Amino acid sequence: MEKNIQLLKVRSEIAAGTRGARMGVDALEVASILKGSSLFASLPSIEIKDVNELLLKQNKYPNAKYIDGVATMLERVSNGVNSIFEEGNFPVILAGDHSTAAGTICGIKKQYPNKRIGAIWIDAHADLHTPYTTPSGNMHGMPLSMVTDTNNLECKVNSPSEETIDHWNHIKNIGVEGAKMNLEDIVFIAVRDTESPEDHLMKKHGIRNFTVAEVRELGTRAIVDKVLEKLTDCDLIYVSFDVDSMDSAISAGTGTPVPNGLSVEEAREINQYLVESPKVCAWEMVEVNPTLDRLNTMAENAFSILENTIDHLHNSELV
Ligand SMILES: NC(=[NH2+])NCCC[C@H](N)C(=O)O
Ligand SMILES: [Mn+2]
Repeated sequence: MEKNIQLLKVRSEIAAGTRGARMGVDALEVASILKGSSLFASLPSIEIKDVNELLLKQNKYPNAKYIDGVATMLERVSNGVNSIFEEGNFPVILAGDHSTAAGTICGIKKQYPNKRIGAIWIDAHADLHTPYTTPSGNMHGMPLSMVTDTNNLECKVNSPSEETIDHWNHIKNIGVEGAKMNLEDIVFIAVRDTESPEDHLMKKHGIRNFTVAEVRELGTRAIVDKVLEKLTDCDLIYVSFDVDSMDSAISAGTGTPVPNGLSVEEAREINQYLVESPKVCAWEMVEVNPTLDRLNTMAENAFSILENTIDHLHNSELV
C-alpha cells in the first residue's frame, strides 16, 4: 500500500537558545521553489499555530525556558500528529527547535498506546537533559527526557522552581500518561556534543551512538542495518533528523552547529535507508535556521534530503 504523506509544519523556536528556527519551514519552501520542485504543492499539510510571541516577554523559568509555551506546543503537535494518523496518513514533520519532537512522540503513542516505540535520533546532541541537569535552560536539549519520564536526579545540578516542576510533570503526561517509550529504545547517530548528565544516562541505559567515524568506516547501509537491528523488539520507529547532525562546515544555518558531523550525502543515504523500513511510522526534520546562514545553504541541502526521503517513503508499506 502506498503511504499518503501529510506534512505537519511547526514554526516554533521558543526552546532554542538562538532566534530564527521559526523560519526553517519557510527556508525549505524557498529552496523548493528555487529548485522548481512540486513537493510542497503536491502534499497536503497542516500548520500548527506557534507561541513565539512569548519571546517578546521575559522568561520566568531559568532551568526550562518558556516551559509553559513548550507545553502548549507539545499538546498542539501531539494532536496534529494524531489527527494525521486518524486520517490514515503518514506524518512528515518539518519543525523549528527540536523540543516539539517530544510532541510528535506523544502523538504517536496516543494513536498506538499498546505499541512499543523506538526512536532514531540523528543529531549532534543527545537531547537528554532535564530541568535538573540542563546547562542552558534551553528545552530543545530535553525532548528525549520528556517522553521517557526521565528526571536524572543522580546528576542534579539545578534547583528548578516548583512552578517549573509542575509544568515539567504536565509535559510528561501529554498524549498518554507517563513514559511513551524506554530510554533503551533510543538509538543515536552522529551524536558528538554531550554533557556529563547525558553521558551518564547513555551509559546507564546502554544507549548506542553510531559515530560519524563508524558511519565512514562501515558505510551508511551497514550502519542503518545495525541501527534497525538494535530496535528489533520495537513495533514502530520514529526518525528524528536534526540538521546539526551534519558537519558545521556545510553551513552555519542551524542554532547549535558542531564540527565533525555527517556529510549531506551520508545524511541523505541514512534517512533514505531508514524510511525504507516498514516499521518507520513518522519522520521529522528540525533546526534549520536561515537567519544564521549565508545564502540559503542549509535549507537547500536539507531540502534535498527531504525530497529524497519522501521519494523513498512512498516505496515502503504502512504498518
Ligand atoms: N536540539 C538541539 N539543537 N539541542 C542542543 C542542546 C545543546 C545542549 N546540550 C543544551 O542543553 O543546551
Ligand atoms: Mn537536537
